[in-house]
Amino acid sequence: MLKIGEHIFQSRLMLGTGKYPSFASQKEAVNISGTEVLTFAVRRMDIFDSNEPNLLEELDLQKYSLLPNTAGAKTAEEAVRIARLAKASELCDMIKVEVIGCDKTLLPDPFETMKASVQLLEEGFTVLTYTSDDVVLARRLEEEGVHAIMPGASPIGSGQGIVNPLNLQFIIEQSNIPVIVDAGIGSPSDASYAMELGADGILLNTAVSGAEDPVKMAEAMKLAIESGRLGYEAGRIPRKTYASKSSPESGVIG
Ligand SMILES: CC(=O)[C@@H](O)[C@H](O)COP(=O)(O)O
Repeated sequence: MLKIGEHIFQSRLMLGTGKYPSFASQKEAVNISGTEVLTFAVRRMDIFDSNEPNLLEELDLQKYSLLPNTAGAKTAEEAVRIARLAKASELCDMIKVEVIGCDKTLLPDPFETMKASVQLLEEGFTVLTYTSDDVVLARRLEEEGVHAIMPGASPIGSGQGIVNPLNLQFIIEQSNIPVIVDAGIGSPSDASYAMELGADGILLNTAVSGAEDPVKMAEAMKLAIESGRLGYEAGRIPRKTYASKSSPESGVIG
């Protein structure tokens, strides 16, 4: 079970809705992934105009919690404006704060991200903040009261997987709020690894929408996240430098 603010989810996978080859594959991938949370860029949709193209039009939105995100914002002010727009449409009280500080890497601007998160908390949003894997920033965001931290595994859309597992581990260890690894996941093993490290969930988009078979990949991600979580809960064996025999040397019959 994953609890973010007042929201409770059984699935630990959050899925992006953009860049699918077709509405049909988007619908099927979303369905088979078992996700309960769909994120979308408010700026890419005219949520008030039913005549405009709607990325979510093929989905049964009653079945999902919507997580609007502030993608496209480069300042706190822009992010806050986008979030208010999402709230006015009464889609959900959750907001993924995403304030990009660099066009080439799409890495978040830590100062503007913090500013936007604080403002939106004051306005009563359930705030999930996309951040870099900076350990101190993650702690400061938690201290401010955000409801979940979303550290990137690697740059958005890069599919590079977890480039700094140690930072991720530090963030997970110190956090008392959910840690959702967001961005850069390329394969099921990346997702599983993040979950084995103790992440509470994964948000991903490109790895599924850009796969040769998005539907198969969505299912693979679902299974990988479940498997990684189980492995984490089971507790892995410690790493040793040298070998130790697998068979017991005493108390053996025969
Ligand atoms: C959809 C969304 O919110 C993305 O900005 C998110 O960060 C996912 O990144 P990937 O496409 O790398 O999975």
